Amino acid sequence: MNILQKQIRNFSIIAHIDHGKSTLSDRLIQLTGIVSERDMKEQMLDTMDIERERGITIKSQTVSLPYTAEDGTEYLLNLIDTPGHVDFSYEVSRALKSCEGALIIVDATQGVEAQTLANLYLAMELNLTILPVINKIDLPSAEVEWVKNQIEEDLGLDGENALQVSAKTGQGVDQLFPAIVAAIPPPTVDKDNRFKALIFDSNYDSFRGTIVHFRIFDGTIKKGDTILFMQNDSQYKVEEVGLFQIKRIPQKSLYGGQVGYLIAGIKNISDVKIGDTITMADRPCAKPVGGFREPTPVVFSSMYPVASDDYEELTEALERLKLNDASLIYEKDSSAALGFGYRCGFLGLLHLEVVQERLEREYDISLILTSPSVQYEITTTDGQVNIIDNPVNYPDPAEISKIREPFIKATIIVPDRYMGNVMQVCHEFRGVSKTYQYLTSNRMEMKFELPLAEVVYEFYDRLKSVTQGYGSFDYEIAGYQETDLVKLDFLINGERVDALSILIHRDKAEARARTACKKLREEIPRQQFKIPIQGAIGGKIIARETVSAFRKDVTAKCYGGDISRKRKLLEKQKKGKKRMKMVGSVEIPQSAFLSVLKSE
Ligand SMILES: Nc1nc2c(ncn2[C@@H]2O[C@H](COP(=O)(O)OP(=O)(O)OP(=O)(O)O)[C@@H](O)[C@H]2O)c(=O)[nH]1
Repeated sequence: MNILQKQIRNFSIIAHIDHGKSTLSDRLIQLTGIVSERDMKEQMLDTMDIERERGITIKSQTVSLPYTAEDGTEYLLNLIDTPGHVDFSYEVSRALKSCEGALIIVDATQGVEAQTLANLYLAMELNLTILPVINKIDLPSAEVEWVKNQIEEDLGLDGENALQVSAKTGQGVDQLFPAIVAAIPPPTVDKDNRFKALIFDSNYDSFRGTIVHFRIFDGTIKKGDTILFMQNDSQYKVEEVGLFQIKRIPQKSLYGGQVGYLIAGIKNISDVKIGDTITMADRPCAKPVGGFREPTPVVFSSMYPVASDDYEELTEALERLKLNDASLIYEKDSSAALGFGYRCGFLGLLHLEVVQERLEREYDISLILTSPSVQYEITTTDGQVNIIDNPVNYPDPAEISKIREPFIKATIIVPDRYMGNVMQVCHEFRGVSKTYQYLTSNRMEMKFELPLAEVVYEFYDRLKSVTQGYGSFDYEIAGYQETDLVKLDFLINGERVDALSILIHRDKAEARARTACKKLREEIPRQQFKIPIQGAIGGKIIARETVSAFRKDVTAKCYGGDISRKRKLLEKQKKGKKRMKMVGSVEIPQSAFLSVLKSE
């Protein structure tokens, strides 16, 4: 297909989580017929297990959709799918930078939510043409007029002419292609004629190495070219370029305005940075596309294999995972209680959970995680400033002169009847109310400043529950503020278990210590002696529980000489032990470590 630049449209679909982006993308792909019905199902099966189970998009997928208009003109519509969760908003902005337009999806039963607005602002900053689409009109509870109104008032877009679709039944979806072609402008290219492309994503293929996904802003690229990654100055020879049509479709060359992939024998995904600019080594462009930023982890936690002999496997699994997830960072760590492990940095709690689940599921390693922490800025009495995210590195309190913690600016959108509840929850999580305003007669936008550590720790779940799921939330990092931090330790049978220590605000320490001790008591099985469990700040015990003594002899039942039965029982017990950690003289199950991560 010989497609001219004016026959190309590059667009994204943006929406609040669960408003139906992925379903709509699938429907659009299906309409073009680039995959057969059978492959369509297979493709769905191919996507990451966790994405399907949780119904969220983690990695963005790009696809070039061929479309023939009524007048016979052929178009190539490049759809760049974006993740919907706040943890992954950096990927959204990179994807948007590769587009001229965006469909903004609003669920007809939920209306405009916090991330609808946040994503809209991102798209507006980049001057994209925005087409509002009302989805889920098949549902009996759909309130199309109400949503039209919100699109006008909250988003400042044309609500009256918003397209109305059901991504589920397919109703109205066929209007989208003509609307995209008519409203979204074709890509413009710089007229420098020097190759310039923006990397908006990458993935790893075990046969071909890293696959770079990019949008070309100027020039052409073909097999054999030597490209230069501007950020880290590395050069590679191009082996293949092409388009995505679920499968990779190799092309002779790609040119300005197009979205596609390249393969260049790149062995490590971390050489390829999302947001970096690619140019030609012999004729580099003058300036990068711009706006490059390294994704910065905000939550840190240590991971230890439950069975110490799984350490090698964990190392290998992390290396492999990193190939597909460049935002994951990790370094060696060790704990007196748990042995060798890794300290990892994540974009947010959801990212942490996804990594943990993938390690356990895809690599079959059971893990113990330490309580997630943010980075604190600690000034010691000798004037040194240290950034600390691991309780192990917390200095002697006598040497601390000042501690600051990261804050966020949160935007919460709720029906006004929940305003009181939201205020209360924010207060509970040490938040300060900044402003609030009515968006419509009964929906409010509330702004707060909250400590990031609190948001990491269950804030979102609480917000959802007190607003019965109607509250939506978005945030940005907003600098450091002074705080009163303490290190809370746990002692089991008199021995401090370093992997259980947490950094916490003084006002919250006692309550947290009590719940954690209680949970540990429930999770630690009785042993032949009494086990005290204590929570302590410095030398001061602030909570205490006891596991009473009990003698467990699994083979006691097997009187007589049935040796095989005895052996079976012992085997079973051994398996159970694989999930236990010996700390001093006490056996602690994996579940005990995990139970203290949450307060309820
Ligand atoms: N009834 C109905 N359900 C829909 C429609 N579109 C999507 N859904 C359902 O809404 C849920 C969320 O849809 P997704 O497509 O996964 O939403 P998403 O916006 O892609 O979510 P993320 O990828 O997590 O951002 C799924 O259970 C879909 O089956 C629709 O038009 N009608």
